[in-house]
Amino acid sequence: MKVTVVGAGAVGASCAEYIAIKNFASEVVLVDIKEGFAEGKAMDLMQTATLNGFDTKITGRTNDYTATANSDVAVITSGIPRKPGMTREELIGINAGIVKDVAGKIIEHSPDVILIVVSNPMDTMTYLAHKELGLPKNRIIGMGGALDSARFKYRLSEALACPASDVDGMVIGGHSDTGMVPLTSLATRNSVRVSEFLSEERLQQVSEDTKVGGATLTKLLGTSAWYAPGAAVSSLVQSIACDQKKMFPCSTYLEGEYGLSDLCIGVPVILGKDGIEEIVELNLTDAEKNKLHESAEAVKKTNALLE
Ligand SMILES: NC(=O)c1ccc[n+]([C@@H]2O[C@H](COP(=O)([O-])OP(=O)(O)OC[C@H]3O[C@@H](n4cnc5c(N)ncnc54)[C@H](O)[C@@H]3O)[C@@H](O)[C@H]2O)c1
Ligand SMILES: O=C(O)C[C@H](O)C(=O)O
Repeated sequence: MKVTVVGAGAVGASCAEYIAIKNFASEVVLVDIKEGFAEGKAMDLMQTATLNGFDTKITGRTNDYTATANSDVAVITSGIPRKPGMTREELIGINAGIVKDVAGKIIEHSPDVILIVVSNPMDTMTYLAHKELGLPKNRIIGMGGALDSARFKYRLSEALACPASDVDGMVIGGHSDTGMVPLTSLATRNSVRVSEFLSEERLQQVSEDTKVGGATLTKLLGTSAWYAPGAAVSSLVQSIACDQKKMFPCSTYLEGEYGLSDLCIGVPVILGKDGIEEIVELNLTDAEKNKLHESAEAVKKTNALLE
């Protein structure tokens, strides 16, 4: 399994590190536009191989895609991150050009690749890749929901004062400060609905904290987060590489599912060797359905800015 990660910055390097530590890929190629940067990150990461016990070979290249040829999976993290006070949508002007350029170069060298888009605004960048590349929809995946769900479970475990591993839950919808839809009605603690333990008011607070999870970290860090994003991407890559058929909420092109079409937005999917092997349609409450549709409207407004 060969994986390309474009953008050797905070998220790209963290993603490469988690992929290597999980030890399922033979090769990771990091590419960045900044001279020597990917080479340096790759060398630094390779010097952790004996310490962390992995065999994955990590190499770095400056704006050279020949070494990425015949990748099975490619991850796009290239682009600018937001600063405190900004929304993800404000990044569209710069990141759309970068994502379009990079996606074309990846496909040129790896025509059969499965693409994971991370750069923000992620749902719109995934839609852009879909429109530009014309690949089958199972091969273009936007990463956002896996991260948002991890943050939701973290917030739930805080509220429940229990380990996060006891909690299950999912966030669907757009990957934005207002568009996420944490599915509190389906969240459980060891199979018991969390509403058995938490008041409606507390659950509302958990949802709000989840939705602004990225903004909260951006304010604390001065730039956006990278550990959980990198770990989330590595989990998607692993599910594809090892044909695990795990379910994650991912941004995918919808054609009528959930009553939505012609956009990419987060819904649960099964990830295996063919990428998105199935879109799972959940029985949502009317309130959740309405929130998903409102979120879709907002994503479509951002998509319209691509014109
Ligand atoms: N979808 C998500 O859940 C999620 C999570 C975290 C970050 N992000 C997004 O990921 C992106 C990267 O974030 P980061 O924190 O790693 O930023 P960063 O600035 O640390 O890294 C971005 C890297 O991209 C490189 N780059 C820029 N243009 C390029 C090009 N044309 N070709 C190759 N490389 C190029 C830069 O040199 C830089 O090293 C941002 O847009 C951020 O908003 C998304
Ligand atoms: O918050 C951001 O801008 C980065 C990313 O989308 C995140 O959720 O961490």
